[in-house]
Amino acid sequence: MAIEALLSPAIAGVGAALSIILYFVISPLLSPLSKVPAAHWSSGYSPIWILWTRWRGKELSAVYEAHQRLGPLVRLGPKDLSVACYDEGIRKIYGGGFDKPGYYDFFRYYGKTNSFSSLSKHDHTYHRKRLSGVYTKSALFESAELTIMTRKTLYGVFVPHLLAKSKEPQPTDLLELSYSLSLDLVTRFIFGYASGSKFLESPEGETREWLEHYEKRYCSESFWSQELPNTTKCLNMLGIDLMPKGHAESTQWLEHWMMEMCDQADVVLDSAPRNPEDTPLVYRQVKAAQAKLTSETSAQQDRLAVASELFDHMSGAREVLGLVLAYTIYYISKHPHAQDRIRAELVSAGISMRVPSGGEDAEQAPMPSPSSLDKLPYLSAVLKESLRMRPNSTPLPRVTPHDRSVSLAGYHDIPPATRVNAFQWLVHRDPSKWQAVDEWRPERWLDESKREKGGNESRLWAFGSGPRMCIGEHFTQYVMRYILVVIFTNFRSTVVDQASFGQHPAGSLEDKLWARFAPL
Ligand code: HEM
Repeated sequence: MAIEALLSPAIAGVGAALSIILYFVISPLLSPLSKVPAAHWSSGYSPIWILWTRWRGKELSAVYEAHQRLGPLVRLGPKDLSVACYDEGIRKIYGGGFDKPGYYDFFRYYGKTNSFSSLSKHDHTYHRKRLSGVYTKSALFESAELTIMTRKTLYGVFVPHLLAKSKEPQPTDLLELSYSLSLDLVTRFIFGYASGSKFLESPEGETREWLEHYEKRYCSESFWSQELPNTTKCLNMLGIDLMPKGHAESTQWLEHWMMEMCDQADVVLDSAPRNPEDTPLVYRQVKAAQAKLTSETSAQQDRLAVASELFDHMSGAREVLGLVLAYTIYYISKHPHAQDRIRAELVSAGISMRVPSGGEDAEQAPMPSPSSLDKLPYLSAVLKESLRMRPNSTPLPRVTPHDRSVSLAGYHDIPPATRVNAFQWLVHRDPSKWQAVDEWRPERWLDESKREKGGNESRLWAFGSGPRMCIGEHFTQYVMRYILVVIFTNFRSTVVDQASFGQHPAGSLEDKLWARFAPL
């Protein structure tokens, strides 16, 4: 009896230990995900390896290497997959039906959700509805207000700015130039010419200050709230903040800066008559749509919801448009034959954006129609190739539907609520689908029939796809074409220090992307 009494706790202990072993060791082997090749030996058992890799900012290179070794679907953590194929992966994941995880809460502003940070399909439809029509290609091409804003910004401010830069002994920092121009154009379209930002005209220190706040807002410690949102929220409730000191201040600073533009746009809307280019086209639309959708809530809540949506568009100007534009100018500057070819194409199409020498009467220079720029094959190829080389490098995670299992890249029964992600950066650089992946070759887009080995697999996916596809795609195409044409019909540019960046994703203030501009 005494022995039995002694043994029974021991037996219970062994039983408990076995259950734990069975749960942690055997159950991952029984999961349908066990068939998916693991990027790391521990990926099936624990998320620690991928969290550690993300924390160190090494996810892109680790996942790239894993796909090269293991194929188009790899397991990063127990319920965490990476996909690198289009038809059997990206098309299904991003085509609708896969919601977003808590990762995107980080992109709420003023405490409010916007289209980008809305998680469920239902919530997304509600937020995106407010933008209906304002960014479509036809709305942009027909907008007289946008034509005037673009003309005034490019001829009245940008060309004189570049002329001044061309006379300075030091080269031009392309990132700062591009961020300033992109922010000015996007905020002017949103809030009107008079109420938008004026970075190109302001002293350099002001732009730098803004960019530094931006970098602090999107600092690397955002890892915590993106990757471990629930843990981070619990710690916050206990008064523990994992973000660095400047993060909250910079968020507030930027939100305040943005709200001032909303207030300024309200003043313009309330006062008539006005210059057509001062019309806050996007702000007016989103504000009116918000008021219709939520007549129950307070005006202050509506105001914050509108500002949150527009903050995200402004962020698109810095985060993606600004970055891609800087690299596009850099690539063209590095390839003199590309500059000559752009000029030759413009001459043969009878298009000119030539400013009288010396820059006087710049605003009287000819303004081609957006549709004429849209039809230029070589310029289009330059844009596509730059977007291929320099798309966003951040993850765009989704979760598999909660009510059913799915098949991806030939693997079946992928369980509900599994995180799945595809990196644009990787699919655009997959050597099995693209030739000379690290070389900037616009020519590859000129004859799409014999373009690449991969067919649909080697399509451009820079703006995403499906119902959450980028709302700013046509605006980006519109302004980038005008910017490139105005630069390369008036200047010749050369790069400074060819080795200043590699093939890694970049764009921080420390990166050196410099060029010299000389008037033609
Ligand atoms: C080179 C320029 C740009 C690129 C490559 C780009 C890329 C993208 C991508 C890939 C997405 C999809 C994200 C996802 O699936 O979760 C996206 C969403 C979005 N982009 Fe852009 N973007 C660019 C410029 C812009 C600009 C200039 C704006 C604002 C005017 C903008 C506004 C948005 C918005 C609002 C969303 C969220 C759409 C939604 O979830 O419904 N983007 N962008």
